[in-house]
Amino acid sequence: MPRNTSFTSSSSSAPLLAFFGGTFDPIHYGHLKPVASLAKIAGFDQVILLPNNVPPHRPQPEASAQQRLQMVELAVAADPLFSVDARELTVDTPSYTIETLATLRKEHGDDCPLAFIIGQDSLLTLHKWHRWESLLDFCHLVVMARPGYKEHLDTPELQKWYDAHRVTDAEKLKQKPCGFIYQANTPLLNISATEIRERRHAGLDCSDLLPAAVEHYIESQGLYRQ
Ligand SMILES: Nc1ncnc2c1ncn2[C@@H]1O[C@H](COP(=O)(O)OP(=O)(O)OP(=O)(O)O)[C@@H](O)[C@H]1O
Ligand SMILES: O=C(O)c1ccc[n+]([C@@H]2O[C@H](COP(=O)([O-])O)[C@@H](O)[C@H]2O)c1
Repeated sequence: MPRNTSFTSSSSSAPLLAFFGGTFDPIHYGHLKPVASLAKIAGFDQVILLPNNVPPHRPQPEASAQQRLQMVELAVAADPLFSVDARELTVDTPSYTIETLATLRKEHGDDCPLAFIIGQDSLLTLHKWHRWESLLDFCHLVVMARPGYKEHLDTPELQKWYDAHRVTDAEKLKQKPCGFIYQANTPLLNISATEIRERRHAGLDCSDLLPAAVEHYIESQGLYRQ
């Protein structure tokens, strides 16, 4: 477990790696655009996309793990900010974030600041995640705004935990390896993978909602048809 202590001023420019987990069935602009803006706000050096294999709290995705991986890779191929980590796809048990974070922490060492990105909808149900109260032992949590999801946390336990760890200055994320929650004012994009799948099922166009390379792949694989 990382030491969770402050860096000295000489190390205040420690690189900040951010991991963004998702089912990505499919990946869309509602993922990509807020995260690109977040990277500027929070000073992320790299954003690593982590497609899951077996999402813990939802039905199995429509696209296969390999198809979702391909779509994620196509979506970010031309943008050096992003890379893709397929480790969760090699495991057949539920993709619990705490377990992935534990392996990432081991690889990056105790002192390296690591962030895990989630949308506001994920924050609202975070208390249902496996060992949720230990997540901040491994990373910072960075929360993106998402239209249609309230800010208020209904669960007192989650609210208390959130209040105890929240920081409003993104600079703090580089000053400790883990332990903070930062809520970012990212652009609001009312896009969901559910909407894309539904539009495809109905034979409707989705070109405004996701990158062209991903749309072409969906078409070529015959994904999200009736
Ligand atoms: N439009 C959006 N704005 C901000 N965050 C988002 C948006 N869409 C997804 N996210 C966040 O991205 C992460 C991965 O989301 P996911 O792959 O489940 O996409 P989704 O669009 O929510 O999918 P689905 O509609 O199938 O539930 C989650 O933490 C989620 O909160
Ligand atoms: O660890 C958990 O219990 C857990 C519960 C729900 C979701 N997650 C992770 O949160 C990320 C977003 O999940 P989803 O279902 O919105 O795509 C993804 O990386 C999931 O593996 C993790």
